[in-house]
Parts: sequence; structure tokens; C-alpha cells
Amino acid sequence: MINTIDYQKIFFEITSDFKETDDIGTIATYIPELGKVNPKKLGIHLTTIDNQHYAFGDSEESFSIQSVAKVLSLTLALKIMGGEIWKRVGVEPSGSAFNSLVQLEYEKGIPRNPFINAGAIVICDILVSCLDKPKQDLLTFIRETSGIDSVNYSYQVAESEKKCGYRNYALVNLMKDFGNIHNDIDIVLDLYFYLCSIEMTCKQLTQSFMFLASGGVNPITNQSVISPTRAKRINSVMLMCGFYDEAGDFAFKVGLPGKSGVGGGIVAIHPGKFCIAVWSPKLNANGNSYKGMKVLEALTSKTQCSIF
Ligand SMILES: NC(=O)CC[C@H](N)C(=O)O
Repeated sequence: MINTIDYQKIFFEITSDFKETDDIGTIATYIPELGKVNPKKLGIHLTTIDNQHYAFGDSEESFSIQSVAKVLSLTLALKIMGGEIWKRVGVEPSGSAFNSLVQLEYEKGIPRNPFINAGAIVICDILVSCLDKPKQDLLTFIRETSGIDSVNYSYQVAESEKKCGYRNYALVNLMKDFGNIHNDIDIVLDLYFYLCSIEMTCKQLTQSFMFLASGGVNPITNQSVISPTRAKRINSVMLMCGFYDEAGDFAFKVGLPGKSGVGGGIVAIHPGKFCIAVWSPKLNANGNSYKGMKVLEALTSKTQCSIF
């Protein structure tokens, strides 16, 4: 693929346009360890499927990827269990906050999708049922998918969240009561908190998610991660559900499948073209990176490069 867009130049244009704009977001402090991050960080990294790299700012600094990791746990569950998982978690947008309890009561413990907290917890329950050493095996899968052996959990972030994860305890208990959690709740939540604690740089994120830009095969390592059909489905769920009650807005303004996390990271995919990761820790009211969303909106507007 010959790339004719100078993304590097575009990153400079976008970020200098934003210099005068106030970042009105706030950092996630409900996980105490995340509150320690420098709110001014800004990293951008774009990797094309023919392995060209465009970087800006703090793109090689590690941060807590939080819910972005839920795409990788879903990928592993699909790889092991196939379509069976859809009996226990849906593929519809939730239209509510990532940690909402309300819908779950009405819908009898079946979460709307695998990216809201409840859905990701069910995926962790599935992984606990089918992996010998869930934490270790999940990490091995993520290292293989990314081709980066140094990727790791953050003990500090996971344990910090465990101490204050009251809502996640409420969600898992409610689902256990409805029969949609099959294992011990502490074991399931332990995997969930460690999953959310994974740390990566923007550059590493693009490497880890590249398989979704190229039909399930990581074009850099040539490793087949998942079938093309499943890669298509994961991208579809990202488009519809990757930003909670702001998924419509992200599709409307950015026009790419993507996934956010409360660490301020966002990954977005242009199937057949590139994967981009942005990190800016201050979040908007929906728990998505305020500046990250703006950077991606400006990128697809300037380049006219969205899936639509
Ligand atoms: N949206 C997110 O990134 C939320 C993940 C966070 N670990 C939580 O469970 O609240």
C-alpha cells in the first residue's frame, strides 16, 4: 500500500490548533492510582498496515489502558469458545454508563455488550472457566498478539482498583444471582481488575490491535490472531459499543471502530489501512478522553479517512 497522507504533518496541525483550547476534562480519580498521572500528557501513534509509523508527543510512554484491554479479552474468549459466548453477553449498544447497574436488573443479568463493565466481567468469567492459569494465560495471549514480551499488568493499579471497585462488586453479585457468573466472584474480579491494569504505550497499542485492521492477521508478525469474520465482528462491536453512551457520537464525529479506557487511552481502527492510539488522561463526562476524541475527530475530518 502506498500511503499518500502525511499523518505526521496532520498531527502537528491538529495539536497546534488545540494549543489554545482548554482541556475541560477531568482525570479518573475513582481508581486512586490513576489520579497520580500527569494530566497534561498527550501521545499519538499511527501504524499503517504496511508498518509505517507516525508518532507525536508521549507516544512511547506506558499508561494504564483500562477498558481498551476488553477488546483483547473478548478476542481470546471468541477464539476459545466461538459464538457460544453470545448466549451470555449481547452485541447491542447500552446507551448507559460503563458501570451502570440499571439495565442489568431489567435484562436479567445478561449485559448488553462485552465492553461495558458487566459484559467484560462475564467475559472474564468465561476465561476463568476455560483457562488453566487465567491471569498468566491471558497475559501470554496479549504478548503473542502484540509481539511484545514486556507487556505487563500493573500490580499497583489492579490492587488500587480492587480496594475501591464497589460498583464492579455490585455488578458481579447481581449477575451471580441471575446465574450468569459461574465461578467464584473474587477470582473473576481478580482477572477483571488485572485485565484493566495492563500498561502499554500508544505505539504498543497500535501493534497489539493491528490484527483488527487486517482481517485478523497481525501484518507485522504475520501471526493469525482470529478469523476474518470474527475480526469483522469485533470491529462492529467496537463501532456500536466502544464508547458507552457516547458510541453514537464517536461514530458520528470520527467514523471509525474504536475503544476507550478511563486511563485516557483510545484505540481506533481503519480496516485495511491503519490502527491509531491516542492518550490524553483527562476524561469527559462519559468517561472517554476529552482531547483523544477531539484529536481523532480532527484527523478523520482533515484526511476524509473514515469507514463511511
Ligand atoms: N471505562 C473503563 O475504562 C472502566 C474500567 C475500570 N477498570 C472500571 O472497572 O471501572
